[in-house]
Amino acid sequence: MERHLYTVAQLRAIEQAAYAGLAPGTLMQRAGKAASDFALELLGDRRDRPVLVLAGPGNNGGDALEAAANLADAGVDATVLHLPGRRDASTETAAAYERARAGSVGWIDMLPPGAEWGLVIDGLFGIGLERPVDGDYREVVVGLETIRCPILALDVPSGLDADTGAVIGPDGIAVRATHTITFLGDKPGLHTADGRDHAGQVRVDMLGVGSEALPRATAQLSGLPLFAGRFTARRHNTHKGSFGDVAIIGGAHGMAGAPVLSARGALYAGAGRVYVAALNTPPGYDSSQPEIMFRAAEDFDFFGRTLVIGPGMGDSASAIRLLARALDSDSPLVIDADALNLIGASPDLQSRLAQRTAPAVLTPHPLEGARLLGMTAAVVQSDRLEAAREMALRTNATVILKGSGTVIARPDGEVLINPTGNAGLATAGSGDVLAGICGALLAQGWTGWEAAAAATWIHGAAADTLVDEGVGPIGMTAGELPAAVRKVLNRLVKDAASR
Ligand SMILES: NC(=O)C1=CN([C@@H]2O[C@H](COP(=O)(O)OP(=O)(O)OC[C@H]3O[C@@H](n4cnc5c(N)ncnc54)[C@H](O)[C@@H]3O)[C@@H](O)[C@H]2O)[C@@H](O)CC1
Ligand SMILES: [K+]
Repeated sequence: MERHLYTVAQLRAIEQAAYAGLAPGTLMQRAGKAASDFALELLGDRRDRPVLVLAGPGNNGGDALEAAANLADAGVDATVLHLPGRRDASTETAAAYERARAGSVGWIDMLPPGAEWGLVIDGLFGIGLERPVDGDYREVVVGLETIRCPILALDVPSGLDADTGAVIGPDGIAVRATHTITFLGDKPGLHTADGRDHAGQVRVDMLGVGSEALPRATAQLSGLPLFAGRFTARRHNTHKGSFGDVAIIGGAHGMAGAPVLSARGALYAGAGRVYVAALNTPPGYDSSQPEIMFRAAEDFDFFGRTLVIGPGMGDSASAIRLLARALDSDSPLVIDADALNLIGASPDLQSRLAQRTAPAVLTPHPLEGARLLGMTAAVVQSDRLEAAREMALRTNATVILKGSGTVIARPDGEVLINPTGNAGLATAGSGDVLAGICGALLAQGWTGWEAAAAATWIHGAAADTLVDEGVGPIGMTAGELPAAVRKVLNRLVKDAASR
C-alpha cells in the first residue's frame, strides 16, 4: 500500500478545482452515494436494522443527509439526528436537507437513551472543524461511546484534526469510528497520533476526481512499493562479510539487556556479523544468542561497521566520548535512546551530527523528540509530522518519530506515516529491536530513508503477525519480535522472487 496524504489546505484546493467543472451539488451527491454504498456494505444482510445518521451544520452534514436519503430510498430505516448550527447552510447542504426531508427519513434532535442501531453514520464535522466539539455536539459524541455497533465516519471522525491526528481541544472529544470513508484524498490525521484509534479502517473515495488534478503530496502512507525493490533473494556465493557488520554501542551498568535486544534485531534482520560494544565490562557471551560477539566499547574499532548507538548507554563521560567518536566517523549510524538525550543536551554533539555525510537515522519516541527540539512531548504529539520534519531539518538526518502511526521524516520535508504495528509494541525494549533492524538494513547497503521506512514497516508487521497468532497485543515482549521479523523478511523476499 502506498498512498498520498493531503493537508486540509491542499484538499480545499482540490475541492475548488473539481467544483469548478461540475454542476452544483455533484461532489456532495457523490460523497453521499459513496457513503451510503459503504453503509449498505457494512450492514450486509442486516439491512433491516435501523441506521442513525448524525448531520452537523456544514457540508459534512450535507454528505450525511445525502447518504440518509439514499439509504431510505434503498428501503433502510434511516433516522437523522440533525444539529444544524447557527450559520446558514451552503446551497448544496440545503438541497441535501430538502431531499432527505422529501423522502422517508425519520428525524430526531437528541440521542434517545438505550436505542439500538445497526450502524451509526457520523456526519457532524469534517475538515471544516474550527474548535473543540462542545455543547449539544459533545453530548452526542459522548452518547455514542455507549452504543455498540459499527460507526462509519464521513471524511474525518468528528473532533479529529485531519492534518495532525490530534483530538482538537485541551479537553477535546472525537468520535471513535470503526470505519472512515474519506473524500478527495487521504489525510495524515487518520493515520497517526489519535487518528488510528478514531478512524478505524480507512477507505478513500476520490469522488471521480482524476489524479491529474491532485497537487504533489509531501506526505504518504509508507508501504512495500517504497522499498520492495530491495528484497532480492540472496546469492549462493556469499559469506557473512557480504551482509555487513553491525555494532550496538550501549549497555552501561545495569542496562545490559537493551543492546542485546538491538543485537538480536540486527541478527534476525540479516546482518552478517553483530557485535555489542558494551560500556560496562562486557559479558563473555549471550547463552541464548551466542552468535552475538561482545567487546569493550572504548577499544572497539568503528571502521567499516554500521553503528547503533544509545540502547542502555547512560550519560557517563565515556558515553559522551563514544557518541562524539561515532558522530565523527564515516560509519552509517542509528541513534537511539540515551544517545538522543545526550545530543538534545549538547550543542557540540548537535553540530557534529548536522555535519555528517554518512547516513544517520534517529529513532526518538515523543519524549526524546521533545528533548531534541527543546519542547514538551505534548507539543510534539500535537503535530507529529511537523515535529519529525523539524527534527530532520535540524539534525540533517532521517528521523523515525515512534508512536501510533510512526512518522518518518527527512531533511527535505518528505514524510511517511507507517501503517503497520499495534499496541503490543508499547513495551520495554521494542524500540531497541527497531534500532537493530534499521542497523542491519543500513549494513546491507540500504539508504537511510529506505532503511528507516522498511525497518519501521517490518517491525510493525512482525508485531501484527504475533497478534494474529495470539501473542499479544497484551503481554507481547520485545524478545519475541526478532523471530517474527525474520519471518516477515523472508516472506517479503519470497514474494519478491515470485513476482
Ligand atoms: N464543498 C464540497 O465541494 C465538498 C465537501 N465535502 C464535505 O464537506 C466537508 C467540509 O465542509 P465544511 O467546510 O462545511 O466543514 P464541516 O462540515 O466540517 O463543518 C463546518 C461547519 O461547522 C461549523 N463548526 C466548525 N467547528 C465547529 C464546532 N466545534 N462546533 C460547532 N460548529 C462548528 C462551522 O462554522 C461550519 O458551519 C468535508 O469534510 C466533506 O465531508 C465533500 O462532500 C466533498 C465535496
Ligand atoms: K465526520
